[in-house]
Amino acid sequence: MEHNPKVLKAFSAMKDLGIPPKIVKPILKELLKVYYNNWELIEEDNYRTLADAIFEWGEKEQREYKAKVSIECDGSGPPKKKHLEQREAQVSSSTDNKNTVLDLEEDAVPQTSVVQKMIESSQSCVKDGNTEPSFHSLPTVSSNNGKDPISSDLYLKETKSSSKRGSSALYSSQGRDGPCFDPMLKEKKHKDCRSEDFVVPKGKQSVNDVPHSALPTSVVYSALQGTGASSSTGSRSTKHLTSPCVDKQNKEVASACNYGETLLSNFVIASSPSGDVKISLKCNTALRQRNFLTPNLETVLEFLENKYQRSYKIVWSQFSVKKLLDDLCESYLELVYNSNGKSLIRRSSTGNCLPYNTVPNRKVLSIGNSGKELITKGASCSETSNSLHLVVAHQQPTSHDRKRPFRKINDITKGTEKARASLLDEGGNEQLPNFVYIPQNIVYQNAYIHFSLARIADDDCCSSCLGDCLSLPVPCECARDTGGEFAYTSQGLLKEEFLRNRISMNVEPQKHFRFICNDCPLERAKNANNPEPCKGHLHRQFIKECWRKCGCDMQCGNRIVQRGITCKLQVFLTSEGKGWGLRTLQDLPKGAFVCEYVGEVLTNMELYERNNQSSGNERHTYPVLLDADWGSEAVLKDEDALCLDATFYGNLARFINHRCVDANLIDIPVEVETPDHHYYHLAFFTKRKVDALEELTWDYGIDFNDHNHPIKAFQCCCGSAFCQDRRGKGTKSSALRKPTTSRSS
Ligand SMILES: C[S@@+](CC[C@H](N)C(=O)[O-])C[C@H]1O[C@@H](n2cnc3c(N)ncnc32)[C@H](O)[C@@H]1O
Repeated sequence: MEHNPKVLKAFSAMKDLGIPPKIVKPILKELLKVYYNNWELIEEDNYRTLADAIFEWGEKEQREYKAKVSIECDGSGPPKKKHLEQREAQVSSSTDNKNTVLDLEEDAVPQTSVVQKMIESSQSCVKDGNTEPSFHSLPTVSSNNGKDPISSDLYLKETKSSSKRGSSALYSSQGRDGPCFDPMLKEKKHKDCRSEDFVVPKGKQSVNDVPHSALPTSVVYSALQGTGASSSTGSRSTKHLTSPCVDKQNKEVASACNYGETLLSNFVIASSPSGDVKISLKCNTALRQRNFLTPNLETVLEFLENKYQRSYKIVWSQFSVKKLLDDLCESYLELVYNSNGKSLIRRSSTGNCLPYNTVPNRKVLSIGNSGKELITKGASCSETSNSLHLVVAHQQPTSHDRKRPFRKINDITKGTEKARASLLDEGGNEQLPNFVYIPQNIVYQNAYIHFSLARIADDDCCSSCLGDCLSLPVPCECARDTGGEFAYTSQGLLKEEFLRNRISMNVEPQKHFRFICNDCPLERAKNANNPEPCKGHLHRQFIKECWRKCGCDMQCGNRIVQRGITCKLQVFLTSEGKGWGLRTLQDLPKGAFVCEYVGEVLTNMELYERNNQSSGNERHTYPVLLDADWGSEAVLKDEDALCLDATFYGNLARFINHRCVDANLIDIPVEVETPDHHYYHLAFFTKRKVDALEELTWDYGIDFNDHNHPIKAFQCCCGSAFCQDRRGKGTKSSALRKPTTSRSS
């Protein structure tokens, strides 16, 4: 076969990637069979198909091996010898194929030897108590001619210690028998790399069996086949990950030789002091290929989703690799913060989770949570290095680190919501909010709320529906209040028109109907003997959701708010002096439900009394009036004029700060349990697409000029170009409008 120039070229291309002919040969044969000897398809894209096939083969080998090892560990599997024989037979059967298109001569090293060595070295890991074989322990054919597997006790120690987490983080020392083969590292020697300033969590590194003195000052932090969270337990606890530099002078510097020639990809995960979590993907196949085209990450994610859906029979339509990566980052951070109760690692106000993609041009491409655009983050290693590895370097915490006792609560909802929501105080100095988390409204005392099936008329529910009402050809009774059409799209978003109408109420309230009470409960509460005239209440359109009397199921598309919070939110300390705020940790599309404003249900009278009794020192949460439908009754009784106060009992919405006019959330009244609109839910939806880490804001509708209001308006620091609060701000222009006043007394 050496005489076939096409074969030689293919070998040479693969060799550039560090893949020896003996690995390439059987796969090439198979490919030629599959493609009916059509070389064009194989040569295309600089032998991309071939490289991919080899890559898949590597994965498959590993999967099969894992399955076999786990059987053996059970004691139910065949003895090791037999296992080896089986593997050998497998390999030779593929190469002995009589239909091979090529006449491939055998190499000096039998084909099985690479696989065999891989198995042997992996088995030595098993002997050592680790059930995870790893490509780390592959033979390093280029460096030692395939004779000695690189897997050493150093590897074994490492893999053993990390086995609990199922990861195979690895380091190796340059001072050992020689560097593992890594085509990329060859070019990195003696190069000075800029620090990436990334850190791994304390107490998570998998080199804890090694005494600190024996630890390299820099350790490649990489993870394969597992969670990848690993860190050093050295006496110094902050580890900064830097790009890999192999320094011949310094025997303690580690290299990223965590794979042999058959391992073609690798990923690294680390977090930075700024709280970024970075997943670096290193695609070996891509290296040094002139024609290498960076695939669009969205395409890769989609491809992976399809693959997983097929391979693992994932039927859940919303399965998303991106979410999985987000979750990986989140979990990683969570473990960082949890390690030993506190961490020296901080997460900045811009803390985020970004999957990174490393490409050979030394640019690190990052993809935002939207998964839609690739942003060049800049070169992060020396000019000659081909890939970015992150290296853990032991470093003393700086005085700056020590001054900042980072604080994080993992779930401020105390497990009451489907989606956990963290609280983050980077400075660790702020007083924690003093309130009781409740996921649903609760009556304080006098408010009259009465839910009963008898109150729900037949045309207020859809008892004959089944499944999802949104899939009906003709909308059911529950769409009646919204003009015979559901307010939600089949993607679970608020319909554009509904949203537009509601937004316009805030921006141009004068264009919308305002109901004037004859005897306004609000004014009555302020001054029962001599109430002022009603200032008017905007009549707002309701969303009506299906409920208990309806025949549809809980997954019905007309049940969004009642399913509760599903997006990842975080309470954080704002930098503008607004106190705590709420932000999203994921991209949210326009019209997405975020959360409900939950609090105590009070009558206006009760709220007024409460405010009068307050010391004035409380940080008020701006109670909201449930006045969206007050116009439907001539005179409203006190116990029917309700509001929500989240100061003492509330949910995440109590942290949403005010922003004048161009806030990203809008509040919408939602009928769920009762058609009686004295009581309803107030739900927040996004007015536009909101990016991960953006603060969520809501226009409270404050009249900053109303000096008689019982709650003194705060000095607004919303930063909006349309800020209404001109007190003490000179002549700053603003798009003035009258407030829509959902804020209560
Ligand atoms: C509903 S709470 C929001 C959460 C609050 N920041 C906290 O720390 O609990 C409303 C209070 O937040 C503060 N706040 C909200 N929006 C603000 C803004 N735009 N400028 C200044 N302070 C604001 C005010 O103290 C207000 O009384």
